[in-house]
Amino acid sequence: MSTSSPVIVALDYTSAAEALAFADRLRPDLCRLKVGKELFTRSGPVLVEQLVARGFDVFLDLKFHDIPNTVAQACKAAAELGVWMVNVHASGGRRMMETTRDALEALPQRPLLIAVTVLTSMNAEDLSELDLPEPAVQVEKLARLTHDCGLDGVVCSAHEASLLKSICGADFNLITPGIRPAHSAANDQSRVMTPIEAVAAGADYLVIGRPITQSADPVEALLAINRSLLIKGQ
Ligand SMILES: O=C(O)c1cc(=O)[nH]c(=O)n1[C@@H]1O[C@H](COP(=O)(O)O)[C@@H](O)[C@H]1O
Repeated sequence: MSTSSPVIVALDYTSAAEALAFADRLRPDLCRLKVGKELFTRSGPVLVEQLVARGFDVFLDLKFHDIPNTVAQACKAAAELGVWMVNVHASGGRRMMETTRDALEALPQRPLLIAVTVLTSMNAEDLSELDLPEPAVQVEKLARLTHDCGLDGVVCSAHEASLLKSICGADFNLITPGIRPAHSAANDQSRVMTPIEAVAAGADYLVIGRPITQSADPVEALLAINRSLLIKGQ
C-alpha cells in the first residue's frame, strides 16, 4: 500500500521495540518510514523486513559511501529486503553511482536510488572549512552529477528544492530532511523549512524525525502535519 502523504517519518529510535510500537500505531496510508544508521546498527535487517511486511514503504537510509563495487553490492542487499528507497553519498562520485544504478537495474524489482548532496546539518562555515563552496553551489553541482548518472533523485534541503526542480526536471525526486513545523526546535539541523514551505518549494518527500517522534503525541503530530498539507483520508 502507498500513501499520498509526502512525509517520511525518521524512526530514529534506540530499539526495534520502540520503532515497532510506533509503527503499530500507524497505517501505511499515513506516511512512509525511514530506518537510519542508529536503528539499523542496533536492530539490523530483521526490523526492516518487519516494517516492509506491515505494508510500509521503507527508506533504508544508510548513506553508502565506499568503492563502487562495495556500494553496488550493499544496495543490492538492501533491495533484497524489499525497501522502497535506498541512498548513497553523491560525493562518492560518478563511477560509484553508475555502478550502483546498473546493479539495481538488473533486478526484477528495484528500490529508488537517491544520492545525498550536502547534509542539512551543514552550513556555509562547515563547507568552507572543507574548501567547498556555499551549500547552494555544492548542492547544485552534486545534484547535476547525480541526475547525469541516471539516479532517481537527491537528498537536499528544501532551500535548494526550487532551483533543483528547474534544473533536473519534475521527475527527479527531491527528498528533504531539515523539516521543522513552525515553533519546533531546529536541533542540529542548519538549513530548515516548514512542511508547507518545503512542498511549495518543490520537495517531493519530507523526512521528519524528532518533531514527530519526540512530541508528546507522535501520531497526532504526524496527522497534524498531514492535515496542514491537506492530505486526504486522515
Ligand atoms: O538522508 C537523510 O535522511 C538525511 C540527510 C540529511 O542531509 N539530513 C538529515 O537530517 N537526514 C536524516 O533525516 C532525519 C532528520 O531527523 P530530524 O532532524 O529529527 O527531523 C535524520 O534521520 C537524518 O539522518
